[in-house]
Amino acid sequence: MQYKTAGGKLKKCELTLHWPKEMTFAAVANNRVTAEKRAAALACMKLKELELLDNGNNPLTHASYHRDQVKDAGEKHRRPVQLDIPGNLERSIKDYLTQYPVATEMEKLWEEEERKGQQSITQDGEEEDEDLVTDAITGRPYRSLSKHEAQQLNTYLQEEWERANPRLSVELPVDAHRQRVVSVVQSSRVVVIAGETGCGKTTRIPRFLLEECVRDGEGAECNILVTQPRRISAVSVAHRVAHEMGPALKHSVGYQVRLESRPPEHSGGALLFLTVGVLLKKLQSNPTLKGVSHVVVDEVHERDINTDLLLALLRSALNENQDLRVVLMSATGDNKRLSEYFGGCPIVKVPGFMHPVKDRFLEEVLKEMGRRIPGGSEDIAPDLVLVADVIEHIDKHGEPGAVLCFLPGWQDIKTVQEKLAAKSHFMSGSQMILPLHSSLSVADQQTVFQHPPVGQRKIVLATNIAETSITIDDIVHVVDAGTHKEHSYDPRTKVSCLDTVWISRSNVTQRKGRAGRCQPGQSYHLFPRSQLDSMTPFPIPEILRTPLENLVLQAKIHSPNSKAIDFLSQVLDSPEKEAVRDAVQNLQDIGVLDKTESMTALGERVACMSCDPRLGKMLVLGAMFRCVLPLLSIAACLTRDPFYNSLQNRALVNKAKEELSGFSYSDYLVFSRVVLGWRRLQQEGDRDERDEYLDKYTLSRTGLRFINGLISQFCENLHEAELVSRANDCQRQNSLNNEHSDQDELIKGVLLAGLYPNLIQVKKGVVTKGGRFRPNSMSFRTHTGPVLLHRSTVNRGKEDLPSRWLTFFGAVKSNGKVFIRDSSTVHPLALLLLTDSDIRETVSGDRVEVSFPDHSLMRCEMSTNTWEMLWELRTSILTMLHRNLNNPRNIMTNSSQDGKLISLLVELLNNTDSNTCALNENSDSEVD
Ligand SMILES: Nc1ncnc2c1ncn2[C@@H]1O[C@H](COP(=O)(O)OP(=O)(O)OP(=O)(O)O)[C@@H](O)[C@H]1O
Repeated sequence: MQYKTAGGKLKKCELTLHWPKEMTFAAVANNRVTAEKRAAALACMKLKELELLDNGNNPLTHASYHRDQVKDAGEKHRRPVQLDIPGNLERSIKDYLTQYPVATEMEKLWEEEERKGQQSITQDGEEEDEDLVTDAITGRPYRSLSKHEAQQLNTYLQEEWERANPRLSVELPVDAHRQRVVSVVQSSRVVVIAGETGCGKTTRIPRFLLEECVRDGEGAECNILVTQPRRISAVSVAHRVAHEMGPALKHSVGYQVRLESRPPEHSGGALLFLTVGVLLKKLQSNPTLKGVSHVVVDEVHERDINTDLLLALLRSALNENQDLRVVLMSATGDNKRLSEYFGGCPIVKVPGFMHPVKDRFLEEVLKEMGRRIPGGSEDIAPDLVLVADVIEHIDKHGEPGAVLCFLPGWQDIKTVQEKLAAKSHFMSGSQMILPLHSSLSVADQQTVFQHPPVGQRKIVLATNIAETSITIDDIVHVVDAGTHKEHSYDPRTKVSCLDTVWISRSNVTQRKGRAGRCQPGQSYHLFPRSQLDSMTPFPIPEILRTPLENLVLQAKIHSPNSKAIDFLSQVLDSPEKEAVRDAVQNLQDIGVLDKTESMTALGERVACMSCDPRLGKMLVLGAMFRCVLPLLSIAACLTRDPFYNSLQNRALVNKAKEELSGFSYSDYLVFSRVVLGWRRLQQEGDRDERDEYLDKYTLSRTGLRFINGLISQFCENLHEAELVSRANDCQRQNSLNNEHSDQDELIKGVLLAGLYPNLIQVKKGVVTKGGRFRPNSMSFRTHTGPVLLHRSTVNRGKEDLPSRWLTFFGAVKSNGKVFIRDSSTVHPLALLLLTDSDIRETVSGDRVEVSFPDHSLMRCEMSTNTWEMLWELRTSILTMLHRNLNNPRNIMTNSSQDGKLISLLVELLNNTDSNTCALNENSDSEVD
């Protein structure tokens, strides 16, 4: 008996086993424990793998069968896979390696790394220098004022404000509390302002603070940042405040949102409205907010993840920067908790003002329209026909004034727009219909604030982006479908979804509050009054709905020098420590964080992807290996099932999968084919053909629509990550990013590279509970132990697989057993060439056995020459990835070197046998 051990050295340990033919296999191994310690321990390990011994090395009672029987049946699967590269491919590899020698490639990479290292050392060194800190107001390098300069600026500002003497356009409730608010902010470094809707906190309080400083002769040091949850509010509120301050002072107010910036002319006496995301970016280059006097966080009660991260960063900035003050403005919400989070800071309450707004719930709306009230429906999707009818009803019978309609998403907005356009009432052109959605440009978003020509009614169809902070001054009617899109995370499938869900009661109040700000209004809630009682009082904080791995990534982006566990223990709703530790480990396992928990080059790209980091890594690699479209489809289908899955449909779905899978042995290729077929029919097919397709494969139309949306979102993410030149390129079949999109083995290999260490070893020969040995049944094992295939995967129940390894994404636990939900066979060459696992080599003469050392899941055998060549090829591939991850723009430039390497890989995967086993009696095996 021979065993090969770690370290690449061969250790032989001869055991002469003289067991009687009838003696059980397990019992013999047990005897050996006393006879030959080390070798027997190894033998026991292997026998445990075969499920013949329990954890205490006792033979399992059911393991009574002939040694020969086991030997014959399991022989093939206990031998390493023999890899034999066809001669012509060996020559191609050698040619490639001669043209691009690995040593030179490594050297180039090394030099580049060194240069980068030098640059960052110089930058770090210079960072000590104040000049490299960015001025948070202007974006230019920060420079503190000398005493003399500050005095001059103070006097100048004082005189400027004196001359301009800005007025307040209308009286608002907060005006009466001005002095109270200002003095609390002066005496306390953090203040919570609980201001009711419409009290004027957004448009007035930042200005009061600025005005007070200027008039007190302290304007030069007064730089106020006011965060807004969305671009539309940052821009529109900045306009409003600038307008109220008048032409002479409007230059001191500005805004900055993603891709658009109009900052104040200079810092000192300045007010900048910006999105939370932009402030988080600024904190990266100016972590203590040098030069900022106040940060006003508006709508803090929305509890989006960025705001929660911002609060944690502000807490530490307050410790470092003694000149900084923080004002937290919240309409509703748990203000006491917020105050406790900042050491029990004062809470100032400001009453609001609203013109009366009349509520109507679904029952009343239908009655008013002369319709019957339908029976209860569980469907959360808004009735878009009803929405269009209600808008028509308002236009025909309602009093003058604009309509603001809240819908969950872009698709719903488009549908309602089409339905309105199809109505004869709307053909006269006496309505101005404006969509409002986060993906519109700032300029297009701002059109909703314009007044329509006399005689026209403005109808704004919006998502929840119009819900807070903004005032569209002519809104009289609000139509509320009662739902919005929300990211939720399913820890079971590790998948995060953008779902349509009911809003909370506080959202209902905010929506209604968009009418009645400048005149009395009407609110049409298109859900029954009883629904209001089942709504949650406040939205669930986003941080609690975000997958932990993504949260850790966010923490790393915003606070790269802190350990994730420390940083996340500082947030308002911190996740459990153990779970954070696991998330960090998972991110380290997939190479997104390194051993010191720093973000790797891969991590920086993956952080741009709005999906599970494993799927994100898969997409990044898909772009790099030029097969991005199938991987986009797969990532989207792993987020949302395209099949019309239900208990009754299960058999139909399985049949459809089987047919779509062909001989691919891959659920992922099924997904890719589903999406490809659907897209083709959308472009070329008619309605009947599309219906037939959905029916034939039991597919869900809404699911596929959703999947298309996800694909577009991921394309945008890849563009943000600078991996593709245009987001649309990902979806064009003939773009460079899709050069190899028809190569199934490559796609499976890239999947593995993304999902590794999600690896399953397949073995033939299973011992049943009753002690029977089933030579043709298969058993499956991951590095954490045995698993079973779920009935949802196409590989379940197969008698033979073309490879001994599968990769997987989703797993579920049921009755203590782990079930794999989706799987795909992978080529052993993909394991060797595309994963970055450590590798153990065991040489014996001119043959070498290659395996993964951390777990005994992978063993391949080949000639030493072949392995040397493959090792160099693997290094070339890893070097290419490293090079391109550091300079992603390389990927867009069609490098012929990369092109050759990827084509070579495709050839290898397509033309090398994936499951050959030498059944030569003399060859080494574990049971001899
Ligand atoms: N662009 C505008 N045009 C006309 N009136 C406006 C405008 N912006 C604000 N107002 C008036 O000022 C009032 C207060 O607006 P502001 O945005 O400051 O309130 P808020 O207290 O922050 O309320 P909310 O929390 O609901 O956003 C509005 O109700 C409206 O009457």
